[in-house]
Amino acid sequence: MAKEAANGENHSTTKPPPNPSPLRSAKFFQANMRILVTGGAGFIGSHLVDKLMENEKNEVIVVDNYFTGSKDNLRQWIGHPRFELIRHDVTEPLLIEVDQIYHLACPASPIFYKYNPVKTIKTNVIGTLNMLGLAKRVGARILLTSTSEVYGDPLVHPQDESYWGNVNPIGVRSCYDEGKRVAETLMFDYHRQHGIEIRIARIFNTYGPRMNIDDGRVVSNFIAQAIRDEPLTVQSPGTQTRSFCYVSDMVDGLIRLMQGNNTGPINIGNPGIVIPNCHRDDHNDVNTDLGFSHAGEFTMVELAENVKELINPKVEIISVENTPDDPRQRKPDITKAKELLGWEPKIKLREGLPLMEKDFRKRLGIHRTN
Ligand SMILES: NC(=O)c1ccc[n+]([C@@H]2O[C@H](COP(=O)([O-])OP(=O)(O)OC[C@H]3O[C@@H](n4cnc5c(N)ncnc54)[C@H](O)[C@@H]3O)[C@@H](O)[C@H]2O)c1
Ligand SMILES: O=C(O)[C@H]1O[C@H](OP(=O)(O)OP(=O)(O)OC[C@H]2O[C@@H](n3ccc(=O)[nH]c3=O)[C@H](O)[C@@H]2O)[C@H](O)[C@@H](O)[C@@H]1O
Repeated sequence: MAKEAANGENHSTTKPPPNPSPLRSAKFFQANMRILVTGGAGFIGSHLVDKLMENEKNEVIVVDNYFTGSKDNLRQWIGHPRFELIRHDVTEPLLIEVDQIYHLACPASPIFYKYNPVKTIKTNVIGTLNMLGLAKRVGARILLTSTSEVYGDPLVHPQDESYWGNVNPIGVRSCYDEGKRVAETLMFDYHRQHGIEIRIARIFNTYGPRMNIDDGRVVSNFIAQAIRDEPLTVQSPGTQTRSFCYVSDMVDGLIRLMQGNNTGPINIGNPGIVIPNCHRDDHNDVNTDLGFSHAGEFTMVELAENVKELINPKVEIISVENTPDDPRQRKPDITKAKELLGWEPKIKLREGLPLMEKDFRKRLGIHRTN
């Protein structure tokens, strides 16, 4: 019971929610839902903006400091009457009028979040505090993009939302992992204390077009390396696993979560099709011959082999040193997302990789020759 409450299943508020902005029911506004997307110039944020802009009732405001994002990701919307772009750092307060807040601002690739760890934790803690303050002032609903990294190097597999995680509080990844854990705590404290309408998504590894080419995350690294005829760098031991979600599925899940009635936290990720007797309970016993037919959880060696097969059969796969505290296994249990949001991913890795290859080739100016 105590554990349930702490996981947000059984939340009670001490205050009624603040009145939502009158814009939500305004009759004479061309757009009657004003939506803020922090980090909207980044990878997931810009795809989310594309989807939100499809609805003519939405007015979208992006706030970004361009640390890892780019105006280029939003170029089709710049100048649009329902779109506004603000250069702003979320560690500073923001005073605007909005009805919904998708709070994504935070560097997400380990290379970038470890680059300035103090800034990363400030972004997660002070940035989230500022966005909650904004939500409280204007009565907006706020969604936080948390992460599967709150489970750390998980001892439970696959991970469901009731698992409290196994996180190193003082390691080089802690600025991000612990930062997101505090961000989740702040969300629930504002919810309980001030009645703020909150939503928490725990996102699992997401990939797709518009990732930074030199982002440093594994799918973008392998695709860029394969296109450039460079060896695919598998960080040792190569048996560590991840489950990869295509970005359009992710955006669909985030919007459903925002629009639904459940606070979360809810895992959003792609565990693949569950095949009986295909568990990876013991990460030392990984079968690298399972190919694409298994349950959607890939070792990094398998991922490299599949990128090689699909994009550049001549490329070499090499083993390189890993970084500390790399989680050894990761796969979402998405039962809650299925039941509460009616959501499940549609795009398999084999379908998503070529879509990303196409985007990377265009940006790199390297055409396929075979
Ligand atoms: N992509 C994934 O696999 C994944 C997995 C789990 C969680 N997430 C979360 O989703 C969100 C988006 O991730 P992404 O993959 O699109 O990363 P991204 O790096 O492409 O986007 C992050 C955006 O936030 C902006 N930003 C960073 N710090 C900021 C600050 N202080 N003020 C204002 N803007 C700031 C960046 O410039 C960038 O545009 C992040 O919160 C991340 O933690 C992503
Ligand atoms: O989904 C999540 O919750 C988190 O996933 C990622 O963190 P991580 O899984 O470490 O992502 P990558 O940097 O892409 O690494 C995945 C695996 O690939 C390996 N890797 C990475 C890069 C590379 O060139 N080669 C390689 O083998 C890493 O060692 C790791 O085991 C994201 O970077 C986080 O933003 C996100 O919150």
